[in-house]
Amino acid sequence: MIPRLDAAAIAAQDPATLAQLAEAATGVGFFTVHGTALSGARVEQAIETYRAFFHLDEAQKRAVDMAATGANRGWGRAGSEQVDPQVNPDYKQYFDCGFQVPRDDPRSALPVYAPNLWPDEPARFAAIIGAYYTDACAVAMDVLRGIAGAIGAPRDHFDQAFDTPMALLRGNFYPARPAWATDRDFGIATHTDYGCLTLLAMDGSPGLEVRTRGGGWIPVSAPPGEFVINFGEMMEMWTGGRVRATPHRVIGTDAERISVPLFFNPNVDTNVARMGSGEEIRAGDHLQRRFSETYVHLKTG
Ligand SMILES: O=C(O)CCC(=O)C(=O)O
Ligand SMILES: [Fe+2]
Repeated sequence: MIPRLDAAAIAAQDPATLAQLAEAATGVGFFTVHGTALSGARVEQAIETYRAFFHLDEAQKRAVDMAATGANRGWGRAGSEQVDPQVNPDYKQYFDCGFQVPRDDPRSALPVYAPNLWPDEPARFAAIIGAYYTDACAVAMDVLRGIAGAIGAPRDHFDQAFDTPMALLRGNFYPARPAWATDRDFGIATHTDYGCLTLLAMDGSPGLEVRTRGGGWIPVSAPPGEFVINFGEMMEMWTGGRVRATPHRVIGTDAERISVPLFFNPNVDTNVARMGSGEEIRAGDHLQRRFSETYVHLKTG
């Protein structure tokens, strides 16, 4: 149901692999990829680094609480994001970091390129997570080049739109599902991702569920070193609905779980309206609108 693809075959533009990629992108909207430049050991290191941070006392995490800022860099406490307005805010905690534009670049004033907030502890957090961010962006770009091939576009079709990406790396921390949780409480409620492509690493434990076209839910998981890939709203708009942004959720289990999505969003000024439509949807506007709908501290309406 969810295709399992080899990164080397994608890079080599293997026709059978590109066909599977195209089918996944336009069908279920999810696939997994293995054999990338990011090893299982690197993913485990990132997961354990996030785990050490989330296990700190609340008071320590508060020093990097994004709620004290007008942006989304740093720690998000439980209940600080509501991805589905029909249900309660999610019970997960998370930590977000993003692309750093040079300080003399006027775009550095935009919230979508806000400076990162790094905790002092655990040791080497910024170095480990920062390096993971850089390498994950390269892996995501390689997959996008494969997708360009799969939809019949030149391999470098997406490159220019991602030279200053509004890419956001998140560590999601799901504690055991709380005893007080009702059917309106989720680790992360049903949502579609906002951007183009999500490169999701996880610790191999179950939790993620993907909605099928028929309305059912299928579990998806991958061990460290294998990534779950899905597409977001901007990609769906850009391709006129050919590539699907598929809804997904985590209800949660009685075990703690960590996942690490890289939301690979394009440059702020990318036009993500359907190609050739003559319309304009600025990627930065779409992303900022979705942020202000879902982060409780940024909610405007
Ligand atoms: O934890 C997961 O597996 C999925 C997380 C997710 O969907 C998200 O952060 O957007
Ligand atoms: Fe998601």
